[in-house]
Amino acid sequence: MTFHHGVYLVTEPLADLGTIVAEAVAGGVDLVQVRDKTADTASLIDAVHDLRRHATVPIVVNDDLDAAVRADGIHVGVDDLPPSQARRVLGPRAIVGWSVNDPVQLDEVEEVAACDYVAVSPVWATRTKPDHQPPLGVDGVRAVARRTDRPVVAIGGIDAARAFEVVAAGADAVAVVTAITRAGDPRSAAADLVAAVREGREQR
Ligand SMILES: Cc1ncc(COP(=O)(O)OP(=O)(O)O)c(N)n1
Ligand SMILES: Cc1nc(C(=O)O)sc1CCOP(=O)(O)O
Ligand SMILES: [Mg+2]
Repeated sequence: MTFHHGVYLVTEPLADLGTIVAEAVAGGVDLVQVRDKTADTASLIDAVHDLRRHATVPIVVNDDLDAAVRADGIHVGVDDLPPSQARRVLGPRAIVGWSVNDPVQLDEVEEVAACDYVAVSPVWATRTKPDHQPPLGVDGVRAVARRTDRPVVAIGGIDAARAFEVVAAGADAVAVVTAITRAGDPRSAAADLVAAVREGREQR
């Protein structure tokens, strides 16, 4: 298991998604998650295949193990299948990520060991996921990073300034939706996030 990513784009269903993803990757995004809560397995697989034409970086799928088999991995949360089960199906080379909405989840050692990263979810409130759990804040990022040897991804309400803050607090990477998908210039938004992550690491 290796995880050497810094800026992680989680997609939303948009007509020009391929162009946005291509621009984001050109700007430095190094991992993409296909997330569409209304899509069926076949549509998710189509989306993965389509994005492969736009992105040379790994592509993981949210929630759907059958679609993830055709991608580079999966992201699961507490209401999805457990990471250990995803790992058994997808094998050691797949990327498996797990949402941590409460640091107490880190006591589930088998699940943590099955992950390539844990996502502190959410750090800040966000309208992108209306059903999100209570925000954990920068202190939550720090607490999770101290308690796990897994790479920590921060998600929820993150822009470049906040990316610096969470990485300085111990996150290894940031995951964003709207900071890139709704930016006027997704390439430049991605590059700003990459720079903020680098500066956050230098601050530690
Ligand atoms: C990188 C990343 N972090 C957290 C989530 C949220 O997963 P989950 O809690 O399962 O919620 P849904 O995305 O399925 O609504 C994520 N997808 N990606
Ligand atoms: C996909 C997702 N999961 C979250 C969680 O808290 O589990 S927050 C989120 C969306 C983050 O979107 P934005 O970067 O636009 O705030
Ligand atoms: Mg989920």
